[in-house]
Amino acid sequence: MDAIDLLLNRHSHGRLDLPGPNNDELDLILKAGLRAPDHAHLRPWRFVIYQGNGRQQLADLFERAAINNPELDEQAIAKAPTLPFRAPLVITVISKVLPHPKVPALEQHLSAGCSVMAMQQAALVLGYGGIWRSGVYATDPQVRSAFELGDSDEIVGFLYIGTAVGESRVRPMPQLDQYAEFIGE
Ligand SMILES: Cc1cc2nc3c(=O)[nH]c(=O)nc-3n(C[C@H](O)[C@H](O)[C@H](O)COP(=O)(O)O)c2cc1C
Repeated sequence: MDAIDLLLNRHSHGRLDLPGPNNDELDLILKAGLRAPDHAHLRPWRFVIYQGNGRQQLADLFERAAINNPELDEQAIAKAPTLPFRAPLVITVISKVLPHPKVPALEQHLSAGCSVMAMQQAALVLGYGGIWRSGVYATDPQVRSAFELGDSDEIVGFLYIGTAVGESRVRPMPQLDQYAEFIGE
């Protein structure tokens, strides 16, 4: 796939199934994540990879979090442990913020966010689909505590990857002049 084609046609797949990436492909995907731009080389990234039966750990964590969340009803509690099984591979991407005089936490979260998109794009090139999700569990105190997050750390997302089911849909390109201002020639 041509690089510009990839950038202009990046898209997500919500419905994902087996097979997921093999070990060599997963290695490439994760290395693409490690190419995220990173101010002062802090490497503020942490990837926690759940695949196969490992997804049960994330399912159990989501379920415990749901049970302890007074805002969630029975339906949400029942759904919680099914979420990680929506794809053969789920990468939890965390921004692990390091104190730095020139690199505020925001920049470190952005760097981790870039790694998510890089990994999604690598998955696309390898023939897989992916979707970046957050949801209530990304900010849930119990989930944060299970990942031993510090006060400034964030779960920037859960990247689901697998074989796309159904047709892929690339959203229409937004109108450029609504988002871009051109100064000078
Ligand atoms: C930080 C972040 C969190 C997101 N969380 C969710 C989510 O929890 N559920 C969801 O369906 N889409 C979520 N999305 C949006 C999808 O990843 C996707 O971008 C969107 O469905 C548009 O589709 P497209 O990527 O094909 O343009 C999130 C996107 C970002 C950047």
